[in-house]
Amino acid sequence: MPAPLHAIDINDQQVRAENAVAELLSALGRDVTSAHLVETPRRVAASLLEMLTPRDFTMTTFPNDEGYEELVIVRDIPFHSLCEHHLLPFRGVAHIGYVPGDRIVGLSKLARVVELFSRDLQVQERLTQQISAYLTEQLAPRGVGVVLEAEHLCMTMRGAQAAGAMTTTTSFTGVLSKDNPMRRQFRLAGDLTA
Ligand SMILES: Nc1nc2c(ncn2[C@@H]2O[C@H](COP(=O)(O)OP(=O)(O)OP(=O)(O)O)[C@@H](O)[C@H]2O)c(=O)[nH]1
Ligand SMILES: [Zn+2]
Repeated sequence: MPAPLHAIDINDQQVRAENAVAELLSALGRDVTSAHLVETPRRVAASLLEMLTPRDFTMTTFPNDEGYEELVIVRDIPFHSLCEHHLLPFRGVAHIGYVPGDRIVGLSKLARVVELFSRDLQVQERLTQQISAYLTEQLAPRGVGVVLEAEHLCMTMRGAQAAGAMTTTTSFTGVLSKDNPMRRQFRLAGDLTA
């Protein structure tokens, strides 16, 4: 029986990435046949593929039978991603809030949506907007708030070497997009300055 197409793709990507990592190490003057490095191309390729492949999930929602009209906030969702400029990690926490419409979402799905878009080559601004747009599309909520706080290793470990610098990005839509009481509630509950 032939292997599924997806399996062939992953295998092909792994092999090509391994070869490229071996070439990279060689270009950096390293001996890829040494006992310590001989398995490194395989490990690096597998790590990158793992970090760039989101896990599948079902976006479970429930009817908002009780007519809940207030904010739902999940804060301090840890995430990590890879910056598309340097292929170095940026990592931090996401705070997600929404005001339900006709459906409420399984809370864990908010963390899974963060992962869905963070396992990619990203910039923090796009990641923030993608999370916000996806929740808006999936839940048709009255409003969405997304705040991401992250350290970019490309900025703290190298280059500017701005140790401790944190970047905050936000997306507010619907009833959270204006400076109304719910927006203030989101900021207070999340202990946010954004
Ligand atoms: N807006 C935005 N910029 C990012 C993000 N991640 C990394 N960067 C920036 O992308 C920029 C790339 O700029 P370049 O000048 O081409 O890169 P570089 O020569 O390595 O610059 P330095 O990092 O300043 O040494 C840098 O300023 C990074 O800090 C992000 O998520 N959003
Ligand atoms: Zn970077």
